[in-house]
Amino acid sequence: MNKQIVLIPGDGIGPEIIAAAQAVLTKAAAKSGIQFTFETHLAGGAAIDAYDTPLPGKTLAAVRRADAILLGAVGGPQWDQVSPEIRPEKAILGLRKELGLYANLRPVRVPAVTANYSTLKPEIVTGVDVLIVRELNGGIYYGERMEAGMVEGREQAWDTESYSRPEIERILRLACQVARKRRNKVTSVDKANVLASSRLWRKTAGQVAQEYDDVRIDHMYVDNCAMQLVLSPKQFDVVVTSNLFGDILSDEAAVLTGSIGMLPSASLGDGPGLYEPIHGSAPDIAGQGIANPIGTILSAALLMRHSFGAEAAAGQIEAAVERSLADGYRTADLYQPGLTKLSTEEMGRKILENLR
Ligand SMILES: NC(=O)C1=CN([C@@H]2O[C@H](COP(=O)(O)OP(=O)(O)OC[C@H]3O[C@@H](n4cnc5c(N)ncnc54)[C@H](O)[C@@H]3O)[C@@H](O)[C@H]2O)C=CC1
Ligand SMILES: CC(C)CC(=O)C(=O)O
Ligand SMILES: [Mg+2]
Repeated sequence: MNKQIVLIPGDGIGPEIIAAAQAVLTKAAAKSGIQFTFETHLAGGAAIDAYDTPLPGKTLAAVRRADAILLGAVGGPQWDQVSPEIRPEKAILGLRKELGLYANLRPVRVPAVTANYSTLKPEIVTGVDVLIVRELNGGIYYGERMEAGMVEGREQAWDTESYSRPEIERILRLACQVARKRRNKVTSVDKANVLASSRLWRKTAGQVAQEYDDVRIDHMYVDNCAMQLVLSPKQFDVVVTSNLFGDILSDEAAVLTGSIGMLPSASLGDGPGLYEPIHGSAPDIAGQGIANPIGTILSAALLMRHSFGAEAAAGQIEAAVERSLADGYRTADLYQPGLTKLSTEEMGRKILENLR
C-alpha cells in the first residue's frame, strides 16, 4: 500500500520536531506494510518569507491530494508586525477550514511512569486519561471581527463567537461516539450562564445526548472546568467544547503530563486528517535542539491510527515513547537530576530504537 504524506514543518521548533517524527513514522509504516511517500511544503512564517502568503496555493493543492498531513507549528515574533490578514497562524486556520477538519482530538494521558513530571501531586495525575474534543471549524476564531480602529473617538476592536445547531450536533455526536469506545462519559463545557452561543450549545448537547442513552452527558461551565482539570482531573473521560475553550483547556491539561511538548492532536473531518502537537513554534527555544519531540511523535501514532486504521503501529509508537521515558531519557523540559538528558534528535533516535 502506497500512501502520500504531506509534511509541513512550519516555523520555530517545527523543522526539528518534524524530522524526529518523520523517522519514527517511516519505520512504523514499513513494519505495517505501508510505504509512505513524503512531500514537504511551506506554511506560516516560512511561506510568508518565500511567497508573501502564509498558505500558498501549492501547499493547499498538496494537502488536498494527500492521504494525511503532519504539521509542526507556525508563527513567531518576526512576523508579529505583518498585516493581520497574512499572519502565520492564518495558515493553520485556513488548513482546518479548507479541509473541513471540524474535530480536534487532544488525548491527555498520564501513565504511572510519567506521574512525577507534573507540578501537580503524583496521586492527582497518575492514571489520568482525558480526551479533549475541540470543535475546530467554528466559533470566535472564524467569526466576524473588526481590527482596531477609531469608533466614536475611541480605538476599538471586536470578535464574534457564533455556533449553529448543525455545527454543535456533529461535534457532540462525534464526542459521544468516541466516548462509547472509552468510559461512556462526556462533559460538555460552555459558558451558558453568560453567552447566547453557549446556551444553544448546552441545549443542543442535551438533545444529542438523548440519541446516546448509553453515554452519560454532564454540562460544566468553562471556568469551573479550568479549575476541576487541575483539582481532580480523573473525573473526566471525554471533554467536548468550543474552538476557543478547547484551545485554552488543552494547554492547561498539558500541565498534567509535565510539559506541553508531550501532547499530540488529530484534526479530523471528511477529507485527509491533519496531525500536529498541541503546542506552538516555541520561538524561545527554537534552533537549540532541545525541544521535546514526543507530542509530534505521538501525533504520528494518531496518524497511523486514524488515517490508516493501523492500530498495531500506533500502539508500537506509543509503547516506544513510554519505554524511552521509563528508561530515564528526557529532553530538557522534563529533565530531573539522575536522569539522562537528550537533545531533540537524540530523543527521536532513542524512540526509534525502542520501536519494535
Ligand atoms: N498550531 C500552531 O501552529 C500553533 C502556533 N502557535 C504560535 O506559536 C508561537 C509561540 O506561541 P507561544 O504562546 O509561545 O506557545 P508555545 O506553545 O509555542 O510555547 C509555550 C511554552 O512552551 C514551551 N514549549 C512548547 N513546545 C515545546 C516543546 N515541544 N518542547 C519543550 N518546550 C516547549 C515553549 O518553549 C514556551 O516556553 C506564536 O506565534 C503562536 O501564535 C501557538 C499555538 C499553536
Ligand atoms: C491558530 C492557532 C495558533 C491556534 C492554537 O493555539 C491551537 O490550535 O492550539
Ligand atoms: Mg493552542
